[in-house]
Amino acid sequence: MPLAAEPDDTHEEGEDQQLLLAKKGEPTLEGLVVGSYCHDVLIRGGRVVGETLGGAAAFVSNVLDAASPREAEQGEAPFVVVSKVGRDFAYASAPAPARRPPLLCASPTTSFHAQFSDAAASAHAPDRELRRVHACDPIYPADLPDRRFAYGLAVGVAGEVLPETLERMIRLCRAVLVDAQALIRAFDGDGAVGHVALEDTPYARLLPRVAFLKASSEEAPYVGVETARRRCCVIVTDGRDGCRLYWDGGEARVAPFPAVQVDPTGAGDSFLAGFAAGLLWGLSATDAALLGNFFGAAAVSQAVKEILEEKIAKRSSPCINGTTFTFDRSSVHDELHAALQEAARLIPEQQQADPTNGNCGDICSV
Ligand SMILES: Nc1ncnc2c1ncn2[C@@H]1O[C@H](COP(=O)(O)OP(=O)(O)OP(=O)(O)O)[C@@H](O)[C@H]1O
Ligand SMILES: O[C@H]1[C@H](O)[C@@H](O)[C@H](O)[C@@H](O)[C@H]1O
Repeated sequence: MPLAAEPDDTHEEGEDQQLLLAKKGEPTLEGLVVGSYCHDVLIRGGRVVGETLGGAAAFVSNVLDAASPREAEQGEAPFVVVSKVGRDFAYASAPAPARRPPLLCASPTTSFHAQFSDAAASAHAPDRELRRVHACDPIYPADLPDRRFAYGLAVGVAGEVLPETLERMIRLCRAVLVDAQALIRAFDGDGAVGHVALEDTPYARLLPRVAFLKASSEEAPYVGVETARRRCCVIVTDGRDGCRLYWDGGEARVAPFPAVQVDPTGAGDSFLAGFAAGLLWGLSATDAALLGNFFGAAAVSQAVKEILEEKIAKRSSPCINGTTFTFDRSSVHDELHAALQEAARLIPEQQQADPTNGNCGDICSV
């Protein structure tokens, strides 16, 4: 596996034997996640259908907290998030930013409008058009804590992870995993998100010191898989088709888990975090990709959320801390129960109906 640090960099000799695996009795490995939280506005048919917390760092935090090893007594997985938002940030109390608060800036929070097409998305076509409407400050090398980390995740969404910041991550972390979207996104005058060839960016020279580079199938042509795989392991995610790993001398396909897609946002982020968590548990890269596929599928499903939105009218005031709870069946009980039962039934049914999922979550070397 390629190493993040060069031999004369910050790490001791022999430290690279098991990059992401804590030995018994040693403290849990600490991670560094770099990329900003943002505001996502979801638009369908010209109408705003949702506003949510976004930013790969938010999805990654949630998955790492759920899936990475932690010390017995500790409630949270050990990693820090370096993220920047403006004073307009609307989700400071959402779980991920509340646990790992962002740095506050004078510029507004990065914000995206995601325009979804009504046509059913094909496996390879982009299922949404993204426009960046605000950009927060970049993350500078000096914003990173001045200590060593076992692993780093560079997960920018709007060009905020500068080349010099990635270089600093590489110096601080034993292994760095990078989302290509942090490196190759370009924005036209209107904020529309496009891509540039990775080879033409200042990030290209850093690839030999990156462990894993993850790209979506849409980003893969800009990454140049054949060149990049000679420098680091490249993982190309392909939505409902799972993912492929390419390294110098081999490749493998890891089949997906079945999912009923509700919203594709965050699938790639959740995949990368699941993959990193797999490596932390000591899994092989292909088995870690299996865990990545699992979290990617879970991210797109959101079946339960959709049911709640559809079946239950939102209360005007939430009743959680100290306010009234009732223990009666609500008026929507029967409908809600039936909908949840149906969702639970859908998973194995879809697995049978879709022969391409027959080997769901399995690995084939190619
Ligand atoms: N419809 C789906 N069914 C099953 N698994 C899926 C589906 N969509 C995504 N996944 C899982 O999530 C992973 C990442 O998805 P995808 O390739 O769409 O990422 P992405 O385009 O980077 O997503 P985004 O930019 O929306 O976060 C896939 O490799 C797959 O494992
Ligand atoms: O919240 C989302 C998400 O983090 C995606 O990974 C990214 O592609 C989008 O730009 C962002 O708005």
